[in-house]
Amino acid sequence: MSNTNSRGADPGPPARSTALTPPADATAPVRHPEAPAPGELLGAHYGHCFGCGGEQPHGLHLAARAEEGVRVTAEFTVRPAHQGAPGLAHGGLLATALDETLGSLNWLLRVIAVTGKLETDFVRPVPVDTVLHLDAEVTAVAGRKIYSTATGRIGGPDGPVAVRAAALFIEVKVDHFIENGRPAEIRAAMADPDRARRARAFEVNP
Ligand SMILES: CCCCCCCC/C=C\CCCCCCCC(=O)SCCNC(=O)CCNC(=O)[C@H](O)C(C)(C)COP(=O)(O)OP(=O)(O)OC[C@H]1O[C@@H](n2cnc3c(N)ncnc32)[C@H](O)[C@@H]1OP(=O)(O)O
Repeated sequence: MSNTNSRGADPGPPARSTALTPPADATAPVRHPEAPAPGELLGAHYGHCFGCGGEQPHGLHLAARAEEGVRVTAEFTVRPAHQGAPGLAHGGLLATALDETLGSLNWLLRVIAVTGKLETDFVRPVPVDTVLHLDAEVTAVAGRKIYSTATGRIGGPDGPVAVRAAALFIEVKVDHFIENGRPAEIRAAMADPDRARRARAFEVNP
């Protein structure tokens, strides 16, 4: 099959939204001096998080690991509950795994940030029981904007790319969650001394 579109023209490289291209004044990301050491698991940012929470029975239970620089890796096993088409992972679920892995990068910067934009390329179908090897890194920072990319490979950490993503995370204050979250969950989170201390540590010790 030739690499041409319906008009016969070469479609060129895959498109990426211009919002995901760092501006000219963007700088290289700086790993926080107290970031977890390479090889260390980052731990869940919230027990009930669908992506990483240990107390979330429906969740993906992703455990991201710090690498050198501002980079993390994680493995995600596709379960029967994650199907879209028969025997294949749902694309939105794979996007969630990418989002969570990309989000965990902010622990290495010691910045609280939320996803502003997430672009996903689905390159190969991912069958149930496959281990998706995720690898994400921050590529640039511009003010509150954090630019990052990720890949998910199958068949091993050096296997073929099945999914890839580019993202823009936006730095926020902890107030973002306090002002926008549901009071019951906020109160429960605040009552957990570990979680509240951890969240506050980001603000007083940036
Ligand atoms: C004690 C209590 C315990 C709390 C514990 C907390 C600790 C938790 C730790 C860590 C949690 C991390 C959780 C990760 C979970 C996985 C990741 C997710 O799924 S996150 C959920 C999905 N995302 C959202 O819900 C965002 C919803 N959107 C918003 O809230 C706003 O739109 C927000 C904050 C993203 C931006 O709003 P603005 O008013 O603050 O800022 P503006 O001025 O609009 O944007 C700033 C810059 O960013 C650009 N920007 C913003 N959104 C953009 C977009 N979608 N595309 C392109 N550019 C965008 C703008 O153009 C602007 O750029 P220019 O400075 O002018 O150059």
